[in-house]
Order: sequence, then structure tokens, then C-alpha cells
Amino acid sequence: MATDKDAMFTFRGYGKNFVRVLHVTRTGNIHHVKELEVNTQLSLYSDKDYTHADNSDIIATDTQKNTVYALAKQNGITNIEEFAMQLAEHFLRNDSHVKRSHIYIEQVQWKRMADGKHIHAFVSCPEVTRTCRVIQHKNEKPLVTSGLKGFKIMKTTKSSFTNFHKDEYRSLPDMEDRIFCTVVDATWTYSSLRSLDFDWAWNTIKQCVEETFAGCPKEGSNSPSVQNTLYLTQKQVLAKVPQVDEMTIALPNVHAYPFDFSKLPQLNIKENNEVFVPYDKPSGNITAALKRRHISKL
Ligand SMILES: O=c1[nH]c(=O)c2[nH]c(=O)[nH]c2[nH]1
Repeated sequence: MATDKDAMFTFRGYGKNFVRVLHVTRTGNIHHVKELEVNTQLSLYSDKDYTHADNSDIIATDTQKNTVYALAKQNGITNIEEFAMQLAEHFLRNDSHVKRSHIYIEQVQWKRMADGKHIHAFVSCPEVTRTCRVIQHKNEKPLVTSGLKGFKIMKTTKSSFTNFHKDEYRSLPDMEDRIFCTVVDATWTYSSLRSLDFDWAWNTIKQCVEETFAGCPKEGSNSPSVQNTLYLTQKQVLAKVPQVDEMTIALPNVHAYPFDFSKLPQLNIKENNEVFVPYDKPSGNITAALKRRHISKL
């Protein structure tokens, strides 16, 4: 990447962010909707656009935006992974001077009204955002990373945190029973895309996250720490979705501590396990990436 004798680029890329698309498919009178926000980024072989103000190779970010709408119209949107791969491939195939395509898509969810039965009326369901990142280099296969983010979940018991390290700075007591609240941010890569049903994979992984966190509805499941719950989630995902090669999860520990009624001695409140103060800052930041040891044979 020679630039001049004093400096060189270590990265270049440009594209359009936050391209919003609402896509409606009609099967007779039954309508299906998908709402996406698409981010495109292209890296070219030449750097003359940056260094010599030569714009002749630039695929304008406006053109990239139009391409998103055109491909949505021409190909439809089966799921965000397929759509991102089509976009990445399109720029590489159509424009020989493109070296690398990078497409990142977020999908917000709409659910059918009337308990999922309405044929054309929907309710916004911001409970969780589905994400997908596709990076593809010229003449190479796409690297697909799917994910979910913003999935805020909480349980009011069966979470403890005890026997942790003691030193002169520790003030937190052992907690046998606490509130566990987190906002799940997870991404995963696939070792094989062959006959992979991306919707099935995403739904299965979301279910793993929920089930590991919550346990069965009548009993729940014990969490001895956020770290352990995170690891058990990853293990369950690797067991249930054989195409997943590596999974990264971030589970912030969004603390909620009992209000300290000792500050109000006149109320003579001795016990409190009902009134909590949620704190969004600071939050614990617990994260790990778990990768399969053996390459999948799929
Ligand atoms: O599950 C937890 N893990 C920690 O590392 C930690 N640290 C902390 O203050 N509370 C908790 N809880």
C-alpha cells in the first residue's frame, strides 16, 4: 500500500451508513415485512482517490445506497445474511477495481398483530436486533458473522455471586440471591455455509441464550456468576448449531441493588428484598469468545 515515502495507509474504505429499507413481500393477501438498516463499505485497489483527488474509481456512496434498494427490488430479501452476501458479491463482481466489500446489516423486528395471526398488520418489536456482517475479498469466500444485540433480560432470583477474590479493596459481600439483568450482545461465525438455514440458526441461538439464562419456566436455573452463564450459553450454541465455529458474547452485568433503608432509620425498615435501584452505569463487562477446537467436517 505505497502512499508516499513518509507514510502509508494501513486501511481505507468508504460507503454509506444507515440505509433504511422496508421490504414488503405479498403472498396473495398475506404480507411479510423486513426492516433493515444497511451499512456498505468498499475498499479499492488504488488509493489515487485519497492521495491525488482522482475520483474516477469512486463508486459514490450515493450509488452504493441506490444499489441496496435496487438489489432489494431485484432479488427480494430472504434474510439479512443472504442479502448482505448478494451485496458484497455484487460490488466485487460488477467493479473489478473493488478489492474488498464489507456489508453490515441490522434488522429490527416486526411481529404480526392478533397473536401472530394478522395477515398485514404488525407491531414493532424492539426486544432484540438481528445483525449480520459480511466481509469478502476479491476471489475469496465471504466471511459471515451473524449476531443479536440489545436483548435486555432479567431474572429476580437464582443468581448468586460468592467466594470471589478478597483483597483490601473488596467491599461487595457474597451474594446468595441477587437480581441478574443483562443486555446480550452476541456474534458468531460459521465454518460452513453449505445448506445453512440462517433463520433456523438465529432462532436456535436466541433460544439457547434464553434457555441458559432462564432455565425452565417453573424451576429456572442457577447462575453462580455471569461468567459461567456466558460460557454455558456458548457451549449450548456449539452443541446445537454444528456450523457455528466461534461465538463471542458480551454480557454486561446491569446492577440493581436493594435500596438502603438504613438511611431512613425513622421508618424502622429492617429487611428489604423488594425495592431496588437499577444502575445503568457503571455496569460489569463480562465477555468471552469460544471457538470449536476441531474444524467442523460439514
Ligand atoms: O457474576 C459476576 N461476575 C463478576 O465478575 C462480578 N463482579 C461484580 O462486582 N459482580 C459480579 N458478578
